[in-house]
Amino acid sequence: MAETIGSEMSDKSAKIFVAGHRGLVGSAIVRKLQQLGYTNLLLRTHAELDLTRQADVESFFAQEKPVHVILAAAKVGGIHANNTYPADFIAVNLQIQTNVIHSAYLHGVKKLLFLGSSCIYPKFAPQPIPESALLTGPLEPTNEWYAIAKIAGIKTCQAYRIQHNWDAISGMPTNLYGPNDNFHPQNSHVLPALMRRFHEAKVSGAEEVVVWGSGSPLREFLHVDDLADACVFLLENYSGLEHVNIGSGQEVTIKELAELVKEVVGFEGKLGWDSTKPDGTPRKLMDSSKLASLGWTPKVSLRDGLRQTYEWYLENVCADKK
Ligand SMILES: NC(=O)C1=CN([C@@H]2O[C@H](COP(=O)(O)OP(=O)(O)OC[C@H]3O[C@@H](n4cnc5c(N)ncnc54)[C@H](OP(=O)(O)O)[C@@H]3O)[C@@H](O)[C@H]2O)C=CC1
Ligand SMILES: C[C@H]1O[C@H](OP(=O)(O)OP(=O)(O)OC[C@H]2O[C@@H](n3cnc4c(=O)[nH]c(N)nc43)[C@H](O)[C@@H]2O)[C@@H](O)[C@@H](O)C1=O
Repeated sequence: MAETIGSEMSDKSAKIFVAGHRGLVGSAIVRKLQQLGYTNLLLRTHAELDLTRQADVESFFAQEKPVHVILAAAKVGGIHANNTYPADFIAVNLQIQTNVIHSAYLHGVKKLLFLGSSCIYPKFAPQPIPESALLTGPLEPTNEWYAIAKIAGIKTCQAYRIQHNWDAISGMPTNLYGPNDNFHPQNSHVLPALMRRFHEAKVSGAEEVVVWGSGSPLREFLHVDDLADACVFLLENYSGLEHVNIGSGQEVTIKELAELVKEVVGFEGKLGWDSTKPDGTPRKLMDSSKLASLGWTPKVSLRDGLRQTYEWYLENVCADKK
């Protein structure tokens, strides 16, 4: 099968199933597809269709027969959630992806995009991390269960491509943020967690905000609107066996991130550090040159993306509205 495909997504009325459409990623993909004029989006909430239930997924595909599938439904969380609920992170993700990929194949879906994560790579992978670093060393222990499920997802897509000549591709996003993120105080990722903590400290007049770990780990952040754009770009332009990294190239330490979020939120107190919390991977900058060579680049800077996300947070999450 060719490495690029061109017009697969040219029919704007083709039925596209966006699994996980109310989440951070799925909602951004829906916005992007709507902006581009796609008119036939197939959407189901978790309550309407539990993707861990194989028989329900099978009947759904038999009845609806989507043409394309974007798999953005998953059990997702930050370092604490991954470390605390390993059974959920491995089992739910294996179930969702196996059910959706198999039913999509059986019921004639033309193309499927699976989403993994930068945590699939070894803890001490070369930096920036090329796609070829997959399965070359031990994983980061705090998220190895989730990572194993995501690696299995990549391999499932590859296996169906090899055995059935079926067009399943995989994108590996770096750490994401933006509207509809999860702002849970413990289970979320660092960026929404800090935004909420700084905001609540500003409102309550607290003197200090405590940040987890040492502040030294490096993370690369990508705004979810850029990710959504990259997903549609890949569906339109890529049809290869290997997964594709999706990063921004914008890397900051957690300390720098905390200072930036503090400034955007307007908290004027001090930063404290909780060294009992894990740092996780020391660094995971993706090498996104493969995606760049196909012709895609990100647009949103971290500072602009943080400002936009904080505005969204004030309007949509806060009862106090500043
Ligand atoms: N957020 C990030 O920083 C990153 C995310 N990714 C990947 O992007 C994808 C989407 O993540 P993200 O948008 O952040 O996650 P969210 O938690 O924001 O959204 C996940 C979505 O999946 C749905 N879902 C979960 N379980 C089920 C189920 N059993 N049946 C049906 N729907 C279900 C959720 O519905 P409900 O809320 O109702 O349960 C929700 O709509 C994942 O594959 C993730 O690995 C990759 C790298 C970084
Ligand atoms: C996307 C990615 O997300 C996870 O990996 P992670 O990058 O380690 O994610 P994180 O955002 O939770 O933490 C990043 C860093 O930030 C520090 N940190 C400080 N203060 C808070 C804080 O308040 N909350 C959180 N969550 N982290 C904090 C934290 O200690 C760590 O050093 C996995 O789910 C993984 O599977 C995955 O794919």
